[in-house]
Amino acid sequence: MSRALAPGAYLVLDLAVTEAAGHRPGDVARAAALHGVGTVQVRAKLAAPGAFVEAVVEVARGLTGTGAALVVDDRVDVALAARSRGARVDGVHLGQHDLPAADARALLGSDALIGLSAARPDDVRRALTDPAVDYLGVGPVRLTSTKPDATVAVGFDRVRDVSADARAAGRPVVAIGGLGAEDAGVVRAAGAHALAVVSAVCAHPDPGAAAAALVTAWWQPATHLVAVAR
Ligand SMILES: Cc1ncc(COP(=O)(O)OP(=O)(O)O)c(N)n1
Ligand SMILES: Cc1ncsc1CCOP(=O)(O)O
Ligand SMILES: [Mg+2]
Repeated sequence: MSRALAPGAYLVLDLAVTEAAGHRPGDVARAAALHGVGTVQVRAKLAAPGAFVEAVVEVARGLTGTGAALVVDDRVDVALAARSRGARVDGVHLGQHDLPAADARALLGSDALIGLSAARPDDVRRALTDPAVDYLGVGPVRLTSTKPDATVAVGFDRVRDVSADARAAGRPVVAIGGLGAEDAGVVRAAGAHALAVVSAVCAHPDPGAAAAALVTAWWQPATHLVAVAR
């Protein structure tokens, strides 16, 4: 059985964004986890495979003793290679064009944490009936330069609709794309289980403080919220 996805703040640690801000991936991951981020995903769209594996190993080292889960974006082979170097890697986050979740499950094991991006109705339906998928990533909620291939923003309404269907199917939803601590209340009220960010933490001069702000905002009582989505 997979480990449960932690509710609240989810960090997508993008290597390029992190390094451009002058941070070390292991330090950012550790600071975020020590401030309450429950899941760290390593994303490296431009890195060579070897550098991607090294970054995952470094992040795993940074997460030692924190209890945060570590997942790898897209690449099951990178996750397996990092494991074979002794890193604790919990799973992968797959896109619609990556290895099918069932194959990832077969390779990573029954206790692996496997996420799948799904926002379009057909993709959501497939994801929710796929027993290999533990959670859904829904986005981009807003257009963002961190995801330049996405040309349509799904918006908070979609987060709410997918979250309702996913809840009925017993799967958590992670909202992502153009989000920050100021969105935590709306994302949570829309029914999402977690809120994922890249820039809000990785590009921040103080990633630990940014992660802490995200965690605090998520768990803040929602009494001030007037309306959510519709
Ligand atoms: C939590 C989470 N949700 C969605 C995504 C996007 O994944 P994908 O569609 O594979 O796009 P890339 O991140 O690979 O550009 C994600 N990474 N994490
Ligand atoms: C990986 C990904 N998937 C959808 S949007 C996105 C990037 C989110 O980055 P940011 O939090 O900087 O907008
Ligand atoms: Mg991906």
